[in-house]
Amino acid sequence: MTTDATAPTAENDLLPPPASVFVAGHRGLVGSAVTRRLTADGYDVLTRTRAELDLRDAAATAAYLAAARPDAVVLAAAKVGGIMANSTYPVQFLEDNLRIQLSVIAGAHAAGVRRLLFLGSSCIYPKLAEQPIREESLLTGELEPTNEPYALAKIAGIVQVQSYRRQFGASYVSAMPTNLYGPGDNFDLETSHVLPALIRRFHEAKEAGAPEVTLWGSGTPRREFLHVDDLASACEVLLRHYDGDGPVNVGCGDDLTIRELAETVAGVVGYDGELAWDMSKPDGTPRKLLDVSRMTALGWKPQIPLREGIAAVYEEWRTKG
Ligand SMILES: NC(=O)C1=CN([C@@H]2O[C@H](COP(=O)(O)OP(=O)(O)OC[C@H]3O[C@@H](n4cnc5c(N)ncnc54)[C@H](OP(=O)(O)O)[C@@H]3O)[C@@H](O)[C@H]2O)C=CC1
Ligand SMILES: C[C@H]1O[C@H](OP(=O)(O)OP(=O)(O)OC[C@H]2O[C@@H](n3cnc4c(=O)[nH]c(N)nc43)[C@H](O)[C@@H]2O)[C@@H](O)[C@@H](O)C1=O
Repeated sequence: MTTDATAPTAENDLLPPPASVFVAGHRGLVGSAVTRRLTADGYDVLTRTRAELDLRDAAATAAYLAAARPDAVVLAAAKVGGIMANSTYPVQFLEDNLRIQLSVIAGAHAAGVRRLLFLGSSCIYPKLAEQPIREESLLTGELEPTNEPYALAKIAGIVQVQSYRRQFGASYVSAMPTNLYGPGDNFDLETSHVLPALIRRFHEAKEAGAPEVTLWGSGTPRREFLHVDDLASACEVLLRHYDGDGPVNVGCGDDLTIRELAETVAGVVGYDGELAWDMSKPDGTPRKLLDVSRMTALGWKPQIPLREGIAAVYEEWRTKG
């Protein structure tokens, strides 16, 4: 069995297809990409909509998992949003995520689910962590205030996974993705992450012939962006070949400033007006570039260059809405 980040082989495959996998949050950005990937590779993917199963309901979640008895669970259901959503709804970001994690991880263990992959986020690391951020920097410093409730819920999820490993020998693991983007993202300007917001702002400004687009903060924070299809392939690698105690960072290994991102998105969209910066809006953490050596040691590497990925997402959103 693979106990740490070593290159995968057919012999150490912990979850070969056609195993059954419950993807919690299958309609979301990450869950839909994981569903596409696992289905394409021959897995039996099980899903439930939120209307069918509210994952905050521990009894209903336990009952579903006991009846379905999947071989594995990917926990991609969560209350998720950009910097403003995190700042505006701290109660939901803390409580929904704690409740979903408690329901799904405990319910999976009670149902005898063999493998589980919990998805956290790079915001779990200290605001001023040494860059690139290694998994070992968890809990070594203060968190970024704009998303502290969300980060604390995610840290609790990591510790919950580790506790099931230590107390019951469960083969459960955690992944910490960097900022993600891809098809089906949230383009609502109040709650979205920066990348879909920029696509929408520049597109609408171009359509309206607006001379200037105003963005949030100073433009100086640095962020790393990974296409969600690359994350989905990392999730499959982790399910099949990783059984270590620590979380695994998943990122592309490169970052850029928000201003540079804005220039890239404006180029893709074909907007050539001016940029203005609304300094009353928060910058958030100054930088969070992940050290991805644990993930790349498993033989994974990202495939989708940023500009190409943005162009595909823009085309998809423009044509399908
Ligand atoms: N997006 C990003 O940039 C990043 C995301 N991540 C992590 O990836 C995971 C998935 O995020 P992402 O796909 O972006 O988020 P989305 O908001 O796109 O998807 C979340 C999914 O969870 C479902 N969900 C939320 N609450 C409940 C509930 N109470 N019961 C049942 N289902 C529920 C939603 O259902 P419905 O469709 O009904 O709303 C939705 O399908 C999260 O754990 C997040 O922390 C990590 C780093 C970056
Ligand atoms: C994935 C990650 O996502 C969040 O952290 P974040 O990276 O700070 O979030 P963001 O994508 O919203 O912003 C990135 C940067 O971009 C700037 N910015 C400019 N203009 C717009 C704009 O129009 N919209 C948004 N949203 N941001 C803008 C913004 O001011 C900030 O400096 C957390 O929820 C956290 O919990 C988390 O895990």
